[in-house]
Amino acid sequence: MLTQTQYTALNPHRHIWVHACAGTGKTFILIYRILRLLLEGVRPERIVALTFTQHAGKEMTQRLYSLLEEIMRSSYRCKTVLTMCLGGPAHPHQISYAQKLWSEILDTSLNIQTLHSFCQNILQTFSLEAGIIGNFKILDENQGVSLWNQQQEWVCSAAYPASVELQSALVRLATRYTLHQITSHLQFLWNRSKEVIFPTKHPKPSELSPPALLCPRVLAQLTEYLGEEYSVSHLKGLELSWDRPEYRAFFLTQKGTPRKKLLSVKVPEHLKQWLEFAQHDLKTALYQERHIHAWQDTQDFCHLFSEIYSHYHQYKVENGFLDFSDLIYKTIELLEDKRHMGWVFSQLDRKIHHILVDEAQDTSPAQWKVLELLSEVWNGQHNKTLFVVGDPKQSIYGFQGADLEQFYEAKNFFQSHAQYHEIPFDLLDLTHSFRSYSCILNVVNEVFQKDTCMDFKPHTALPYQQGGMVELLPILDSSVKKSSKILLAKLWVRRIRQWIEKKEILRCTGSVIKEDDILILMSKRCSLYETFSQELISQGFFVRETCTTVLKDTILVQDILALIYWLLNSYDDWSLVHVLKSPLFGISEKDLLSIFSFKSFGIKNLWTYLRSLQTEPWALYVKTLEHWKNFFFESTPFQFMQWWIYTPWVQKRYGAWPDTAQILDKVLALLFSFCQEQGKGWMQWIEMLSLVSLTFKQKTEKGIGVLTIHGSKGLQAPIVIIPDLSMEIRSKDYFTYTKDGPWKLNILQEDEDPWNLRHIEKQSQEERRILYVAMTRAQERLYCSSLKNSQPYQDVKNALSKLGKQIPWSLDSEINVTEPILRYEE
Ligand SMILES: Nc1ncnc2c1ncn2[C@@H]1O[C@H](COP(=O)(O)OP(=O)(O)OP(=O)(O)O)[C@@H](O)[C@H]1O
Repeated sequence: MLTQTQYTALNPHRHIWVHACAGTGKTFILIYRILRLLLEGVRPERIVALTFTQHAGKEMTQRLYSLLEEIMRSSYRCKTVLTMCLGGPAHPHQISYAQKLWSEILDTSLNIQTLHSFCQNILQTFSLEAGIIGNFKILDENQGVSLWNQQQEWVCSAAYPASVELQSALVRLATRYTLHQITSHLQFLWNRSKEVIFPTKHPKPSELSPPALLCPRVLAQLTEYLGEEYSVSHLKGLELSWDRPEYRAFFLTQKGTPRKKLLSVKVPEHLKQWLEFAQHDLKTALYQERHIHAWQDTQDFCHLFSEIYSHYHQYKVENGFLDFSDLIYKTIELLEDKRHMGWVFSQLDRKIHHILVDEAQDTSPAQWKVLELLSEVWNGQHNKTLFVVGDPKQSIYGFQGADLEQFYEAKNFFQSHAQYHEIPFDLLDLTHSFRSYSCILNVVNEVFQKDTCMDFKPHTALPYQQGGMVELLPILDSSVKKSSKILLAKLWVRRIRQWIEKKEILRCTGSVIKEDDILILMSKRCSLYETFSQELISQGFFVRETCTTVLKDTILVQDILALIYWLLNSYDDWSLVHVLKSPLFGISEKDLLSIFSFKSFGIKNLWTYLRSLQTEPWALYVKTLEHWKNFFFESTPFQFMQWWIYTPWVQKRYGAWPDTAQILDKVLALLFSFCQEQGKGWMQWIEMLSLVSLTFKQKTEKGIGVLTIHGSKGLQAPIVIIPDLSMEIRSKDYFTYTKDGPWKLNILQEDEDPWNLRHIEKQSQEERRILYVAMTRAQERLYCSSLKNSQPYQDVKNALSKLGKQIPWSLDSEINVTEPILRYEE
């Protein structure tokens, strides 16, 4: 059943903007809206669904395909899905049309893609108008970074003697920064190079006015007053120049902050004031000095950056490459170019009728610009719709350029655009969670409802999901033998063991607690993360682990490649032998030898010989291979692979293999992005796969998940443990920038600097959202603890003090705690 708001979100005649809380079915309704559009007769190729990652795109495609497949296979399922989707019983013609959609989509293919792939398609179609070569190649993220590093190395070594200015900039930077700092700052500039305007010349700060030496008369009076002995040991530095460490040490602490008390003995007021003046003068001079250094560093970094960037750019142009940000920015240029606007817009207008955007909170300003320009294309036509779904509370990718302010600005833009053209536009809020039980949602409501920056609306649980539990442990006293991290890990692992041994039943799964039901979430991969993983493994638990593997080296990919080689060329005996020996057919060496005598019968190749065999199992194998061959030539690479992977034959033979699902997922994701480039076939794909050392994180699916909160996005588990609520993700960016006025580089790190303050404020808001994502992964039970006191710890504690009750500490007699456990359950 859909909720009323979910149903409204499917209306195919309205622009819809959905703010959806965690677990309220964002992806679910997006898929149902596509179905609804298809049922309305919209051609699949006129629908564009944009996702944030390739993984999300592939996931969405698969969910839609399986829904359509279910509809095709079962009339009962077809009727229920259609009734839900249309809000009433479907007409017989709608039912028969729906049952044909699966094969229809296989033929035409849907545009579910990332915004980058989408822009790539536009640029390929209008390469002439965009002023780029038609067969441009894409520099993916890794290739982009390695090209940037190459050019940087070139500029810093081979090229720099050519320019004295550049050489001096490098020398100056090398005296003040480590190589790692220089490289990472330059890379930061490169990442931001399209959005930030780097002024070539920053206004030079005024010359330094050094503070005058402390007046000798004052010094003499001080010495006289304090006595020779005290003065020699305490006032020595004051005779020196202001830039000497001894002088500075008198006025400043080791951290460089002004000393609150300059002398340990009382002196007459006028002498005290003289010293305070001198301290103030020194502080001003140091501030000026820092500005001058910062100015010089900014100049030097920008100089070095622009030199590397011009080499990088030249290389891309000469070799026909576009990097990921080029795809977005070149599309913006194309859509804004008045010379071709009429033609480009008329073509796009014909092609795109409905745009759906998922995870909109993670969209960057430039990506929004593309979407805004596309809506201009439609120029207020009522049969075109935009559907955007996002959760501002889950915007946690600021470090990748996502900008929440832009999310709200985009909403206002589309709303006023719709109003202007008198197009129906609905702003919807989804607050009914299909995931979490009421206790968890009540605590989430308590913790976040006062967060003005969160735009928070109270979450509601479904009637059948009342109950659940939230628990908070008091902060452990680490004065005991072991460090608190180890204590915490041991404590939680012991509790997990008890839950499993006691065979406690979970309501949401209806069965006893298993390792797979548990997620342990941390803000980042840190020592606590390692401590937990090690403790779990040492206690004999399975941990969902990740390791890096080269995709093309996996046996499964080798088997797939052999099959494709053979499908492309039936006379390729070696590939056919590989396929026959693989788990797909599992033929032994001995059996192979027996058929390999075919040449003695005057038959030229193995495939012709196999087809002449009438006996089993050969006849069945030939039939299967022929079936694959037929589909292979009828479909696109992505269609074929997606079909082949899910054939019962393949599932049965590889299903039980470890990591099969991840490897096949990765292969599909690669094909998915690859197939966005029109006109590319199997050979190019095979070439790409064998050339590039694509690695992937191999995960073991079974066991307790120890994950970063970013890595847990979109996931859920019956039991979630957040062992350290005092999470801190804040990093002190050396460069900050502002959008107020022109973008510019701010290299100064003064705490009182408004840019810096704003940056810190943004980061602390992101920390709140990370906490939100973590808490809302839980379905039935949420457990929290903390290594130290912090705002999130206090917030959860206040919520539980209000809603729950106190339970005396009984978990470990060795650990000293002064406060009880707080527990809320219904
Ligand atoms: N109307 C519905 N009827 C039944 N199940 C639903 C409905 N809406 C959503 N769900 C289920 O609720 C769960 C959460 O849905 P989904 O993953 O789409 O949520 P989400 O909002 O995308 O989550 P997140 O915020 O974590 O990304 C899924 O198992 C989904 O199938």
